[in-house]
Amino acid sequence: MNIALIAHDQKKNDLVQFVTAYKDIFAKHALFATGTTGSRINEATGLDVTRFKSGPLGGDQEIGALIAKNQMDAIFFFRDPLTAQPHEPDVTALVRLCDVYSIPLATNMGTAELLIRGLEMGLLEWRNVVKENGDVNGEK
Ligand SMILES: O=C(CO)COP(=O)(O)O
Repeated sequence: MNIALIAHDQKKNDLVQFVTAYKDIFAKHALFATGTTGSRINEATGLDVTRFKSGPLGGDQEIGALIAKNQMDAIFFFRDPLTAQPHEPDVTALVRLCDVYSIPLATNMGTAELLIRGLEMGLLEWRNVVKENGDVNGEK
């Protein structure tokens, strides 16, 4: 599965801790991340992470584009609900695209626990069906 990892600055430690705790599961998947988040995860875990631009410079939109192309299977996006972000429209757009394409999105640690355990249990296998048959756009 293709998994995106994103965290706002105040949540980066939480996401690094989370990925470290579930490193063995994440290691079985292709990981993508916004710039700084990807560096932090790679440094802490040694996992290979394909990095896009930093969020404020367009990284959220790059990941959103992959969602629109049916190339993302799950998103872990630890948002900071207490700090205004200069690129709030991009954040909203990414969350919106997850809803448009029914892509599982965990925006906090509690949901992330469920999503990673569900992934390990095979509960996201339906994504392979969507990728074989095409999504609402016919994208495979
Ligand atoms: O801003 C972000 C998500 O909206 C994250 O970007 P960075 O991983 O580059 O800090």
